[in-house]
Amino acid sequence: MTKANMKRIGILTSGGDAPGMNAAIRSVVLAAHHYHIDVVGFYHGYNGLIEPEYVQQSKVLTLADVNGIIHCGGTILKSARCPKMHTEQGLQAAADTLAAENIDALVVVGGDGSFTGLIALQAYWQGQVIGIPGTIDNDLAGTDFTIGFATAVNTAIEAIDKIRDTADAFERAFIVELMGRHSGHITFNVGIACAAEQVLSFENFSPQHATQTLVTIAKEIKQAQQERHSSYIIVIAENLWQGGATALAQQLQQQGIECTACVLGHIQRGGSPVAKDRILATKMGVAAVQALISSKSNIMIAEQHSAMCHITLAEAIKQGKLVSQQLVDAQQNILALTAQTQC
Ligand SMILES: Nc1ncnc2c1ncn2[C@@H]1O[C@H](COP(=O)(O)OP(=O)(O)O)[C@@H](O)[C@H]1O
Ligand SMILES: O=P(O)(O)OC[C@H]1O[C@](O)(COP(=O)(O)O)[C@@H](O)[C@@H]1O
Repeated sequence: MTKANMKRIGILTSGGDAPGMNAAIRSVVLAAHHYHIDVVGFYHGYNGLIEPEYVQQSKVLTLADVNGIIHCGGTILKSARCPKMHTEQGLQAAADTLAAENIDALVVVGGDGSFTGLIALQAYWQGQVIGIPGTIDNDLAGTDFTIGFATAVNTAIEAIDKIRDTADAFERAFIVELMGRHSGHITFNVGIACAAEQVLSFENFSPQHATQTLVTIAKEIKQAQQERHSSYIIVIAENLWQGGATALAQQLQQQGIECTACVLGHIQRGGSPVAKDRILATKMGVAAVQALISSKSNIMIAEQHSAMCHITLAEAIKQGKLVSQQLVDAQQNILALTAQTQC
């Protein structure tokens, strides 16, 4: 497909919403408008291609539709998980909608699940497909950052800075549970930025060491409270400790430690995107339209060392991107209170 014969792009947002998705939609619409291409917005993730009541809502997005949205969290197209995409009938229905709407190319802003869906869709539909990485988890390979990660980290930092104030006042231990599904990017980066005394994540903890970890942490907290009269903050990744932050807090309380659990949860997904996410999303939206015009398909738009590039969808989802070993080592061996007290 070239600029001359590309007429209509479809766009949807899928999976967990991420701050900056609106900036990406806006950018795709503005870039497409520049090249005289229509953009049809589909609502509620892949449901917008499958469920008749949502298919009906689809519409050509005008410049007015994307005016004044760059600073808004969430997504004007709504997002959703769509179990029907896992079925042949669902994929065929999605393909039929795209054909009926005369869509030449589909842009999906989402995470690894959404891109797995995009790969599957290609067996049923011949149009071009492009992914824009939008997930707070930052777990897509081949791109330095995903849209939404920077904002989620900042949101968590602001919350934990406030927790630190009250923790200091009471010389109390807090366990703060952070999102990331099965990846530790948010937990590690937030832990370092908040000077957490302990970071517990997939990269540095395995459940078989839970008992030993509990003993070490309990000892450290007692020391922090009795000898230094200080607070103690543990950031912990969700889905890591059996029973989560609440169970860990209870286990520490059973050892006589005053300890409070706080699950930050979906607060991390909301809010106005920070500058970094707005700019990343805008660059990626323009790059997606330009890639489509140059006949690219089956790729994710990525950023590496501040430059836009293309990664195959298969590569992007092949192996979740790992947290930098440098960051993990620094936290474990130098910054964590355990490492400090060993000196
Ligand atoms: N294996 C798959 N085949 C087809 N579609 C999929 C597949 N995995 C995920 N999807 C689609 O992508 C949607 C979003 O995936 P999910 O993993 O929930 O979020 P994310 O894209 O943020 O990782 C799913 O609800 C489903 O519609
Ligand atoms: O809002 P839900 O459906 O409970 O999903 C929660 C999950 O979504 C996320 O916020 C974002 O994950 P995805 O971008 O992969 O959808 C995860 O960090 C979290 O585990």
